[in-house]
Amino acid sequence: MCGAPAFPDREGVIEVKQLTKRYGRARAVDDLSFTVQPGHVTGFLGPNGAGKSTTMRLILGLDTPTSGEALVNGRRYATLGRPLHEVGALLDANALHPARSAYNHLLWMARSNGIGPVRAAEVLEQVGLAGVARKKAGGFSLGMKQRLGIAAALLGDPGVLLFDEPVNGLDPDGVRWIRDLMRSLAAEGRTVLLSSHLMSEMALTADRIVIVGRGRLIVETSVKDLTERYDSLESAYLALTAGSVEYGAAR
Ligand SMILES: Nc1ncnc2c1ncn2[C@@H]1O[C@H](COP(=O)(O)OP(=O)(O)OP(=O)(O)O)[C@@H](O)[C@H]1O
Repeated sequence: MCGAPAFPDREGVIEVKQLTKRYGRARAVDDLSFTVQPGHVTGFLGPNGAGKSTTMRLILGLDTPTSGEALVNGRRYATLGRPLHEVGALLDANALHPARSAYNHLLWMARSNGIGPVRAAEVLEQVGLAGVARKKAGGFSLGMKQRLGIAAALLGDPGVLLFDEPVNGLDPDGVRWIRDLMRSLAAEGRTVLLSSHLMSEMALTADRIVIVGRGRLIVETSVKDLTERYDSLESAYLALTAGSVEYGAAR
């Protein structure tokens, strides 16, 4: 986390404002508004196809909104001066060059963002991949690729972090590691937006929750609020999304 913030009162804040993304006639994201604050792990929940990944892509400037806007630190991603230092993200663990080693993958990212090689080694150590730093990333298991993606997200020491289903493919040790990492990043004052379908894990990791369905906001609240009103986060989620499941199996 470095540099003088352009909007000090919005530092670390993700603002999604009346965001809509249409693909043809389908609305992947539909007039969606919510705010993610620093110092918390915010769980981003919703059924398959609810628009979570699309929203994250829009926040990261990887896609253009049909209308509305998504801001980080008060600015659109495309206008951030040193993006990797402000926002880190893991969206797709397979988005890497298979023939490149883990270290070279990070080095390539670091170089293009003015980050030194020592930092690449540091984040590999942090995610537990130092021992396989010189191995080709294409041969990594899904869990190892997730760890490499997390290392890439941490590379610029950003204050805002987005993780799309980082727990997928991780063994129980890795799942606990992710939980501790997310919580410690938030405890350092960073903003953590985390999507996952694992409700029991989310209940242990997040303290804020945003639930979406069919591209629209269902609820934006604390985990405490939901677990006081329902038996568990899972019960809350199932009750609140009951009318928004598009791809449920017949029962
Ligand atoms: N590039 C695209 N072109 C067309 N439709 C798309 C595109 N990207 C996403 N969609 C559609 O937008 C909707 C939202 O998809 P998205 O991947 O954002 O949902 P999600 O909540 O992340 O789902 P999951 O939990 O299954 O990962 C889906 O109906 C999807 O098919």
